[in-house]
Amino acid sequence: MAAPNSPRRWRLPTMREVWFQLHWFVGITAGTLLAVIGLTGAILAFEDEIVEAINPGVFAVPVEQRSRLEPEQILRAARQAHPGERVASLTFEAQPGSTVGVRFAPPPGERRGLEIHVHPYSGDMLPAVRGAAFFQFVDSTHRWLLLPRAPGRIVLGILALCLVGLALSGLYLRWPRKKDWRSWLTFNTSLRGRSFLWALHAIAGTWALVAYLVVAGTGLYWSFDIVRGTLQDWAGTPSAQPREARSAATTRGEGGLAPAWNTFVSTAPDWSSATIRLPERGSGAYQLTWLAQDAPHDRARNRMTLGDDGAVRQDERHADKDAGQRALTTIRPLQTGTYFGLPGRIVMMLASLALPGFAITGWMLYLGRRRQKRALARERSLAAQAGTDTSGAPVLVAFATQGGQAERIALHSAGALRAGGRAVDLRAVSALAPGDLAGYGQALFVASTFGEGEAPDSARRFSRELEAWQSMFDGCRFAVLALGDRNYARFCGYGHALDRRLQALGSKPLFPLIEVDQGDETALGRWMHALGGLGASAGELPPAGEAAPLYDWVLHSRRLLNPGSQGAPLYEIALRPGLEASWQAGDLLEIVVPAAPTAPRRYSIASVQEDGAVELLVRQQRHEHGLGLASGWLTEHLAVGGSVRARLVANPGFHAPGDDRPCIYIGNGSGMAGLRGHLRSRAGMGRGRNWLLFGERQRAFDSVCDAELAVLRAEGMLPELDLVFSRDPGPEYVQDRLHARADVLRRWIDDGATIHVCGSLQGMAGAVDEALAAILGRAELERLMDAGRYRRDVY
Ligand SMILES: Cc1cc2nc3c(=O)[nH]c(=O)nc-3n(C[C@H](O)[C@H](O)[C@H](O)COP(=O)(O)O)c2cc1C
Repeated sequence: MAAPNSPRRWRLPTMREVWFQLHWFVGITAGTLLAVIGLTGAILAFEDEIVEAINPGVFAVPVEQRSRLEPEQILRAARQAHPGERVASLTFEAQPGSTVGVRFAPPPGERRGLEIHVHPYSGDMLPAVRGAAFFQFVDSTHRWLLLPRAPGRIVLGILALCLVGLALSGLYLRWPRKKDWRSWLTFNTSLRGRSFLWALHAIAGTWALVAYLVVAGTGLYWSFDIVRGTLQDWAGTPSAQPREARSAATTRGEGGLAPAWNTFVSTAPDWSSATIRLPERGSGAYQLTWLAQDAPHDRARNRMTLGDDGAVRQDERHADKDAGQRALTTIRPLQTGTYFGLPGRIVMMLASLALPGFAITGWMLYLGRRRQKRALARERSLAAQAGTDTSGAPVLVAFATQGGQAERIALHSAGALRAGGRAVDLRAVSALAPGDLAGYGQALFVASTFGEGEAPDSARRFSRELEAWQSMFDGCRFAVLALGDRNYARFCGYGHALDRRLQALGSKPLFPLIEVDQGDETALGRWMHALGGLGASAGELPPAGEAAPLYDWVLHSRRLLNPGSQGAPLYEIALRPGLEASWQAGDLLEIVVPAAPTAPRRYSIASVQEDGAVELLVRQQRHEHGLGLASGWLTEHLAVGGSVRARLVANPGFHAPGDDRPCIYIGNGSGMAGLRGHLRSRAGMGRGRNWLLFGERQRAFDSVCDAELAVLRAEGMLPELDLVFSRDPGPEYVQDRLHARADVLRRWIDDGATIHVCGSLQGMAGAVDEALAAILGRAELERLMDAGRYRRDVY
């Protein structure tokens, strides 16, 4: 008897695995705080515009004919309105109509004094700025996470380092081996589930990378004295002089303000905004900080010191500073994006806003992985317990996985082989060396594809070694189950590469490679069937992919579609999702019937996302004891407005081809649901080459979607329509009509058509399959199925 699980060989983690662990660990810890910083940063990006918009008349007033008040008149007005407080500074804008900002000295123990605005023509005090406290709060959160300043700065510095780490490790992890820059940088909107989240996370991250390096790099300057000191030394900036102690309120005269201001205006006629700091008790100098109209950025400040006689004591211009000092002044504008004007600010805002997005997608990916790992651990231990008598030389079952799906399928494949009495060695390819293969007569590989058609990270080393391997494996026969997603340019790329390499090394396939598109159950069924030929007993495969969460839907409406029919009543049931829901034509809704010890029921979705509701066509079942549990509840007992627990189930095997190739839709009865979803979706995209072949009982009572089909025909979206009825005179079934229209069918297939069949397995689907095989040839039908051009959703 072989051990259920061969011991895994211990190995050193690869660089990628180490970086991956670091990336997610820093991501779910520091990333959560970075999300807060990003969100607050995005709010602050347009603070000025927002504050001005919610405070009309505070920052600008209508321009008047008379001249604006002189600075000392403004000062007098401010002092009259706030007697006993010392005015610290006045801020003027050159633009007519701008109000004057007056800042008072801070009360003892506080950092900032009150700021008010004064009407430039009348000297009236303007209303207090609304929203100021909110932005103050957002600003303190953004800059020091509401911590005291000194530790806050350090924490922010560490977070900036984490951001650099996340950005660079993310880049390393997705660095492509095959450089297809276009697909590397563009988002493929047809992806779903984990691949969708992954692409969103990775591609947005790549785009935002430069912005994050700039923000984090500049952030380090503010956070760490050592960085700032080093840069300032390099730039030759004199270290800041300690400010004079601020004194308490005083109301000394301001005889010097007018001469100082006049000198300033005549010395710097090109000023655009200027803040004048009033001298404190004892010192008689006015400090002016001002921006020129053609300033390269908002920190290109000039300084002027004026005596109260109006004499210029010092005139320091930005343009006269040396290059290093000028460079230091760009740090802040680079960080906020203002250096590049409005486009720069928008980019920075989007990059900030993306940070919470990364945290959310990162957490979702992490939780998904954890769920998958737990499920795997359960399945591993179940497999280990299932001791079965096995004999003979073991088969190797090897898996190459990124997210765990390949391992689950490998586990089940191994289980089925063991149940059939075969000895199995189950191995991750990461714990396998090419030389090991020589020891097996049969090797099965379950291989998923990652990145852009590449090997999963854990399989890279093995695939490199296999490329370099020289000896032949002619004694070992193999098979590959290739997992992938057709929405990627290189579908099942790694599975195919492995298949080619093994053949090149002389190994013969046991059976041809089987491709699995997003866990397509039909393909997985073919794999299990093929394993039967190797002695496996029929095994159940794990449910493909991750299940979407169950949540509450509301029964929005219910409509009987076939009054008077001889058949059971058929209802159209519309359910509105409680949360945002997304599905594609061909997908299913799985409904949990309350208080019923039955498995959930799956229904084909008859509507498209744009309809805002999932519509189902539900046939009311009646048994001798009454109504069917699920159908009776949905069609009768559940009140409109009532709630339904359900989840969307992706059904990739029944999706549309994704381009405007022609489509043939064949079905009967409630199978109209899956077909109608497709027809609506195709019409919505303007893809008009559709043919519907549909069977029911009587034209008079069972023409369930007549009106909608008539509209589609009138719009040119349904050039071929065959409705057949089995209980009308001259009864006819869909398979009969297929035979009658065999020529048209062949023509459509020659044009590249895909066939979709939806409806009852008994009777219809089997008969349609036979009709198709008779018309096209069984081999051709198999070929169509392999190429994804014969898709079925039958029950
Ligand atoms: C980031 C990412 C990249 C992928 N790239 C490809 C690809 O290039 N080609 C492909 O056929 N499938 C691709 N897939 C789909 C996976 O191969 C597929 O979902 C598979 O079932 C995952 O199996 P695993 O959980 O064992 O890794 C990709 C999936 C993800 C998440």
